Amino acid sequence: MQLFTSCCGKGFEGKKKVETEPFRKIFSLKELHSATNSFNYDNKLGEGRFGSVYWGQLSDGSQVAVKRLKAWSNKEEIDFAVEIEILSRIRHKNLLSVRGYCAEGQERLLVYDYMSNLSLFSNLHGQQYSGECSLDSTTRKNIAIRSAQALAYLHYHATPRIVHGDVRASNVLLDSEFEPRVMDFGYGRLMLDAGDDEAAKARSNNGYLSPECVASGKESEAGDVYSFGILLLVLVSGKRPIERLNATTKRGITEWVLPLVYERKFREIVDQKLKEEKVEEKLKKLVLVGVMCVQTEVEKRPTMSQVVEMLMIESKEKLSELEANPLFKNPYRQEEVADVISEEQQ
Ligand SMILES: Nc1ncnc2c1ncn2[C@@H]1O[C@H](COP(=O)(O)OP(=O)(O)OP(=O)(O)O)[C@@H](O)[C@H]1O
Repeated sequence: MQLFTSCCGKGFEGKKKVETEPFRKIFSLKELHSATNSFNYDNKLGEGRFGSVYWGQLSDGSQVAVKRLKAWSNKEEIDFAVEIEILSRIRHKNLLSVRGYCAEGQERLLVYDYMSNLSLFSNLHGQQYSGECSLDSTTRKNIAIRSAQALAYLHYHATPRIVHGDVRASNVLLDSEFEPRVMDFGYGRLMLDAGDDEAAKARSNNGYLSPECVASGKESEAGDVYSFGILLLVLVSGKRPIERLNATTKRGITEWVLPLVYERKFREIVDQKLKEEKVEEKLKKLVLVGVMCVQTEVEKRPTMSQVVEMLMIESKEKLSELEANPLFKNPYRQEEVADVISEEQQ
C-alpha cells in the first residue's frame, strides 16, 4: 500500500502522536488465545502471505477473525500501534477496518469482525461452492458498486488518502447479508518486508496487478483502477484472472474477454452457473466498465469516482452511450474494413 503524501509534502508520519480517543481496542495475547482456542488448527480460516487467520469468539460473544502476523517489518522503525490507530480511523461501511490489535513480545496480531460469508474468492473459486451458485446477478452488481465506492473513498476521502495496492477477490469479504467489505488496505507498510521477494513475486503473478505496477513495483490510484477492472471481469465470469490452458500456456482474463466483447457475446462471458433469464443484460455494464479499467494506457483509465458513476447507470440511453465507446469495437475489423475501402477506391 501507499499512503498519499500530504499537501505539505511530508506524507505519512509513522511517529505522529494521536491525541484523540482511539477507535481500536488493544487485546491481550491471553484474550486472543482464549478466543481462538489457542490458535487451534480447527479455528484456522486460511493463510495469507503475512500470516494465518483464525476464527475466534470474544468473551462478549462476538465473532472475530484474528490475523497472526508471521513477521513484521520494523526496519523503518514503524510504530505498529500508531499505524494501526491511523488505519483504524478509516471508516466506510464497505471497508473492513481493523477492530483492534495485540502487540506483545514478538507477537503482532490484528483483529477484525468475522465475515460469515467469507471472501469473494471463496464464493467464486472455492471448493466449498463448486457446482453451486451462491451469488446471483443482483448480488454481483451490488458487490461491484459497493466495492467501487469503498475504493473511491480510500482515494478521495480517507485521511490520509490511501492507494489500496492489492485489490483482488480474496480481499473482498462478504458479511452475513453478502454486503462486500474491502480489506487489507494500508497494511502492506506494516507487513511487507522490502526484502521478501517471494511475497512480491506472488503479488506480481496474481493477474490483478497493472502492467506498470509490475514493471515499476509502485502502487498508484490508476493501478487500483486496473485491478478493480480485473475484479469486475472475475466477478461476472467466475473465472480466475489467469487461466492455465495447458501445461505451457496461460491466458489472462482480458485476452479472453475482449474478442467476446467485440462480438457482443455477453452471454458467453457471464458465469455459466448463473441460470437467470437475460442475465447478460443485467451484467453487461460490469463487463464494459471492467474493460475500460484494464486499458494499458494509464491515462485512458477512468478514476474510481467515474467507475462508481458508470456502475450506477440505470438508463438504457446512457448504457447505449457507454457501449458506443470505440474501445468496444474490434480494431482489427475496422482496419480490415478500411483495407477493403481503400482497395475499392484504387
Ligand atoms: N474477517 C474475516 N472474516 C472471515 N474470513 C477472513 C477474514 N479475514 C480473513 N479471512 C480469511 O482468511 C484467509 C486468509 O486471509 P489473508 O487476508 O491473510 O490472506 P489472503 O488475502 O488470502 O492473502 P494475502 O495475505 O496474500 O493478502 C482468507 O481465506 C480469508 O478469506
